[in-house]
Amino acid sequence: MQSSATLSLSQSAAASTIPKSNYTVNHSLPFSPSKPINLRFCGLRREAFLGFSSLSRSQPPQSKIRSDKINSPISASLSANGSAPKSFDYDLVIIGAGVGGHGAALHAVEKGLKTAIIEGDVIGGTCVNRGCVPSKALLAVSGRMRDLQNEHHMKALGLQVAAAGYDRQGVADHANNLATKIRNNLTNSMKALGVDILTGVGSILGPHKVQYGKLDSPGNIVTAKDIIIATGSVPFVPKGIEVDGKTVITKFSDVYTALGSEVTFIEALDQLMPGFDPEIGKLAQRVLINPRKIDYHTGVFATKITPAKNGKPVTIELIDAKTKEPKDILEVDAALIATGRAPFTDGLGLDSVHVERKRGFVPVDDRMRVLDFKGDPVPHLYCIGDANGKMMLAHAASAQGISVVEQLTGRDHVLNHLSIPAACFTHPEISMVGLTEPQAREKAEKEGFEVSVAKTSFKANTKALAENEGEGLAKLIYRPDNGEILGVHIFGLHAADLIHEASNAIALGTRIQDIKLAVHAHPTLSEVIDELFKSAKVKAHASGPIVNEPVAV
Ligand SMILES: Cc1cc2nc3c(=O)[nH]c(=O)nc-3n(C[C@H](O)[C@H](O)[C@H](O)COP(=O)(O)OP(=O)(O)OC[C@H]3O[C@@H](n4cnc5c(N)ncnc54)[C@H](O)[C@@H]3O)c2cc1C
Repeated sequence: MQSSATLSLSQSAAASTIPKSNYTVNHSLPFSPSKPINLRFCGLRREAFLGFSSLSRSQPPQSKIRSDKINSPISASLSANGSAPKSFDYDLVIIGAGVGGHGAALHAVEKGLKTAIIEGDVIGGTCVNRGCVPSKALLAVSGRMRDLQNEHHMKALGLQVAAAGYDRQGVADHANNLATKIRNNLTNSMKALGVDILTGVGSILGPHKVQYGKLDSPGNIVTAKDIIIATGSVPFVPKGIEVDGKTVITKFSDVYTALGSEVTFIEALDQLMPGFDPEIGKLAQRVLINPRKIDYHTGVFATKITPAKNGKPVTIELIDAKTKEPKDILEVDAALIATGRAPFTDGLGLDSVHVERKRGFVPVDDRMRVLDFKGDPVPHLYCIGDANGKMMLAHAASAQGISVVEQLTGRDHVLNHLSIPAACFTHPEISMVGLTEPQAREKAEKEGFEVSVAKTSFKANTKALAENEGEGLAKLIYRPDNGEILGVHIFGLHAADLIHEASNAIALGTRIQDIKLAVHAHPTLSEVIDELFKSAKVKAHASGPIVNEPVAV
């Protein structure tokens, strides 16, 4: 048996200590995959395996600095504040080439802006190199393992499996190869479309001016009409926790149970998955955690974690989150710190434009304009993605970048963050968009409108039943008077894909009475959403007749 402990999100109350902007990429495994760690825990023999690729920001960049592309001054054609155009090297300079910076850069060149992106590490940032992409590669593997090892599931489908095993190095290669492939795709797409990639650590020297290069000798200066900060985030590690990268790590957790580890969750709040709608969170806890014999401690803080050393296990000291009394000391093979992310904004030169960070985040308004210490927008300076803390998700970073470029090219665009979906890639998945039921009821009370809730189970869905995956619930929170969607929450097979019908509807302002007229293919999981909207009792009528034109096939 393998054991590990996961510290989850809400134990991140303390102020963060952000590492300095040092970069180096290590694509090797942080431990020997062929040697599981064997330790004793409460009289049981356990072993643990950890992590797949790691990036540490502990050394200065070694990369060669490219400055050959920046010596052709252009005349900035767009002037947001009506002032006379000046001559700049670029229309737009972006600091940070994660998903946010990349999305903004591609959109900018498509819109005709001369654009450069400064990156101190590798292209792709957290999402591509150590976040969304490798974690989903691992989840694809662990999901299949979970199915193959689930005798009831296999029997229900009439399948017999003699033995299921995995090759650790093969799994690690799958994750690393996928990250490399996506990183190359992003790099090639930027080069092909004419984004200048400037290598080095960037910081702001003053209005319209950015320097970049090696951390200790930045050297190169570029000017730009507009600047976007897209420097992302790093793992937040609470005080008292020593991360050794081997037995105490800061990576994804969900694969471990499927690949054989015993997992214990440690959570400061009273419920697991606190960000989700409480009803969905409880259901997910019942389905995901209890039958899989995952242990959890809620209402406790881990005050000290000591890595394994000299044959001794990792120790985790717990105190009661309310009384602060010592509660327990856990001994495990490995601890995974999942206490949230801290913005990566040190050394950005924000003082030069009179900006004060808030808990490390760059303050922005709803147009992603950076705010100075008085709360006024700093002209021509924007911040997107994890660094502004509005919504720390890859697609939110990219949507914010696109929104900024839309504004720079003449469209007054404000991104509706309530239309941005979020997903948790458990098995089955959890997804949500808009408000939770308690949030919706609070808003309704303040603004004086009525709230209704509709629900549909996956139990009657043909496609889900064919897959033997009938466990699941979809929940719609809405205004019965006018059919406005306030929130949609899904727990079930492919919930992360199913949420988009609702998020599009919220983004476009479509009302439930109109969605009810849409047709869904049979048999599909989308019929769960069809049924969900159809079961809502809306008093308003559809906005107009839908005319189905005959289509030649
Ligand atoms: C394990 C894990 C799984 C995740 N899974 C998902 C998921 O499934 N879906 C999802 O939506 N989100 C997921 N996320 C979150 C997602 O990765 C982030 O929200 C997203 O990467 C933020 O994008 P960004 O562009 O703001 O920053 P980042 O991706 O962090 O990119 C910032 C870039 O800026 C560079 N940089 C920083 N400072 C400087 C500087 N001064 N000069 C030059 N370059 C600099 C960095 O090197 C980096 O390349 C996950 C995160 C983790 C850790």
